[in-house]
Amino acid sequence: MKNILAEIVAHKKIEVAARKEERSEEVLRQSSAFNRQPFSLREFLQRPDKTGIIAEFKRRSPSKGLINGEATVEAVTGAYCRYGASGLSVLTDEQYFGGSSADLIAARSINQIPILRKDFVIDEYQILEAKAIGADVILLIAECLEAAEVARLAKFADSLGLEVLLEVHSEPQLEKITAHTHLVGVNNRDLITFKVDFNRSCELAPKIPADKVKVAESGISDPAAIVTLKQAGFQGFLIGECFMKESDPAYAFEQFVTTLNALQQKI
Ligand SMILES: O=C(O)c1ccccc1NCC(=O)[C@H](O)[C@H](O)COP(=O)(O)O
Repeated sequence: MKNILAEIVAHKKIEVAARKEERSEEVLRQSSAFNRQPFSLREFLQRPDKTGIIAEFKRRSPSKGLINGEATVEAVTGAYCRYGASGLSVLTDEQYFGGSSADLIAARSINQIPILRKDFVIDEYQILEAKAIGADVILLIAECLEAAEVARLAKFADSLGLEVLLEVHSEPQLEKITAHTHLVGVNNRDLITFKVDFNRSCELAPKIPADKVKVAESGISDPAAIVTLKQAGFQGFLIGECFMKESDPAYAFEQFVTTLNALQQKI
C-alpha cells in the first residue's frame, strides 16, 4: 500500500527548503500579523455560546480527491463563524489538499475566531510562517514525528504564543504529549489506509491527560455523533468534508448546527 503520509512529508521537506530560500525568517517576523495576540482555541472550545465545531475549509484530499472546487474561503469561513464555529481549520498544503497560505490570510482578514493552520509541520520555519499569516494554532501529527521532534516543535510554537494541537491515532502516540501540547486530537481516519473508525475517539478519550482539551477529528457527519463524543469527554470536533462536499457548505453548516442545537435541547 502506498504510504501517502510518507509521500507528503518527503514532499514537504523539499517545499520548505525552497520557501526558506525565498523568504528569510527575519522577513516572516516582520509580517504585520506576527505581533498580533493569538486567539485561544482552548478557550473558544469551552465557550457555551459556541458549538465546539472546528470547521474546516478543504478543497480536496488524498482520500476523496476533489471535494469542492467552487467554494470561496471568504463565503464559507464567514458563515462557519456566523453560525457558531468555535474555530476554523484552513488547509494550507497546496500539493495534496489544494490549499494555500492565501486561503488562511483571507480567512484571518474577516474572522475573529481561532484559526488552525492545517498542514504537515516538520520544521520551525513553518511555525514562523503560521504566525506570520495570522494562524493561532498549529497541528503536529504524531504519526509522522518522533517524540523529540514533537517536543521541540511544540515548545517553539508555545514560545510564539501559538497553541498546539497534537494529532494521535493510537495509544502509544499519547506518549508524545508534552507540557507544550494544549489540545489532543484523535484522528478517526487512519492516514495510511484512510479507513475511518469513529470508535477510535471514544477508545482513546479516557487515556488522554485531563488537563488537555480533547478534539475528535475526521469522519463526523451526524450531529448525534457530537452528543456521543461530548459524553465521552470531547470539547472539540474537527469537521471538513461533511460541509465542503455540499454545493453550499455554509447552508450545510447552518443546518448541521440547527439539528445539533435541537438534539442538545432534548437532553
Ligand atoms: O483526508 C485525507 O485524505 C487525509 C490524508 C492524509 C493526511 C491527512 C488527511 N486528512 C486530514 C484530516 O485529518 C481531515 O482533513 C480532518 O480531520 C477533517 O476530516 P473530515 O471531516 O473527514 O473531512
